[in-house]
Amino acid sequence: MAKTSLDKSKIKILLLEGVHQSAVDGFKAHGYTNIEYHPKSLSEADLLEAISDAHFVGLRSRTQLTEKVFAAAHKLVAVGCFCIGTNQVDLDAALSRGIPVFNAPYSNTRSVAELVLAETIMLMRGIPHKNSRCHVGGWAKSAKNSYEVRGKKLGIIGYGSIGSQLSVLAESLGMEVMYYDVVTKLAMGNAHQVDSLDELLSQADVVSLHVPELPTTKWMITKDELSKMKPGAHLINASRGTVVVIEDLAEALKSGHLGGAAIDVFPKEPRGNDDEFVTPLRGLDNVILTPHIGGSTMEAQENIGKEVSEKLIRYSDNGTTTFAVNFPEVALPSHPDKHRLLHIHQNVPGVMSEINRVLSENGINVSGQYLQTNKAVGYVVVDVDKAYSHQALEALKEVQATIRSRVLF
Ligand SMILES: NC(=O)c1ccc[n+]([C@@H]2O[C@H](COP(=O)([O-])OP(=O)(O)OC[C@H]3O[C@@H](n4cnc5c(N)ncnc54)[C@H](O)[C@@H]3O)[C@@H](O)[C@H]2O)c1
Ligand SMILES: O=C(O)CC[C@@H](O)C(=O)O
Repeated sequence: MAKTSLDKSKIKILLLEGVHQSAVDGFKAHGYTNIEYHPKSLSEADLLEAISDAHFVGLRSRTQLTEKVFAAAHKLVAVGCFCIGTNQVDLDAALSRGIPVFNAPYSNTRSVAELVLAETIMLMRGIPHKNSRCHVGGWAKSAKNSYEVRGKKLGIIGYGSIGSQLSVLAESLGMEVMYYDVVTKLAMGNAHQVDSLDELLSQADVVSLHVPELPTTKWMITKDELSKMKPGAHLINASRGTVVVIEDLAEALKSGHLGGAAIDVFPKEPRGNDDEFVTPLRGLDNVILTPHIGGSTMEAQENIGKEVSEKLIRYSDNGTTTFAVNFPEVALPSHPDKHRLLHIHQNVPGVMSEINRVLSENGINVSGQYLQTNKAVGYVVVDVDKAYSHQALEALKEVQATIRSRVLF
């Protein structure tokens, strides 16, 4: 079992929002026993306290890791987002403190695509309304506004991992797929990219959003965009709640301009299952409301638990940062019989020559050196013979522009 500079029982792992047990099992299997587990997200005050002595934190989409939270996280070494989205984390605040952030970019892709496909069929058949009538003793047996999806147009906004997988599934049902993306993307099957959002909105029978939360996607669907959709068309949002102005959507549904909607993500979501969910869409019987569960399947959550815990453990045990979303990526071999010095510094000229000067002046024999930088930060890893002085480590910490350093024994 790999050794770290700190006794593993002293390394605190803070896991929030009920991340899957597979993550807990993964940490324990690697000797990390100090795990604080919370089934839901914490209030800011509780988060500030819990994170103040945590070395690793694992969260899902609800917990906001802001500059203020990072400032309180004095011991934090790395962050694991047990999901795809990383918009809930201030990635620059993490980077400036030398904290890599990891996620699971693909593990729940299929789950979201399947849900959206099912919702597409449900909406096109008017099932939300028919279902709600049956529940109150009604009987809405009618073919009015009920259509097969075969031959209908699906418009996908954001043709990344989820959008492109949805495209393949929808085509297998005979749908015509068009997509809009800010990047030119290779079409799957017979799908075709359109040049503008308006083109997609004006043609699609069902519009589905699959963009990340970015400054450029925030509130991208307002009453203007909704008014450009075909009368009777449907909107699906399983991306982020801030992409759609929910009040405008409620209006478009109430006015009858839109036929229906399926919404999984909301500008404000409850912290946990016991808290009240408030939205202007409540009570509209042409809307499918789901509690941000696009990626919540047993398969996806178990895989995410394994994937993200493995990334955090690898970074803790070995220093590898591959697939970090904000950090220079370094893939490292194992380091038997060597000590490994990890040095994170601001990316300014002269740091590497300073580090090498300190190593050389202290007679440290280097057996391997690995370096990557990004716009703000440099990450250098040096494998050395075990015999070296404590002063050498102190001298390394004194190198100008050092953010942090640690040793793996
Ligand atoms: N509901 C859920 O449970 C759930 C689960 C997983 C992911 N998500 C959300 O779905 C998002 C998409 O996931 P993904 O894995 O497909 O991401 P991705 O990064 O693979 O794809 C996103 C695509 O959006 C495109 N894009 C960015 N800005 C755009 C814009 N302004 N207009 C059009 N296209 C734009 C990108 O070029 C990219 O092709 C995630 O960021 C996450 O927020 C939600
Ligand atoms: O599990 C979650 O809370 C978020 C899931 C999803 O939105 C993601 O970004 O992967």
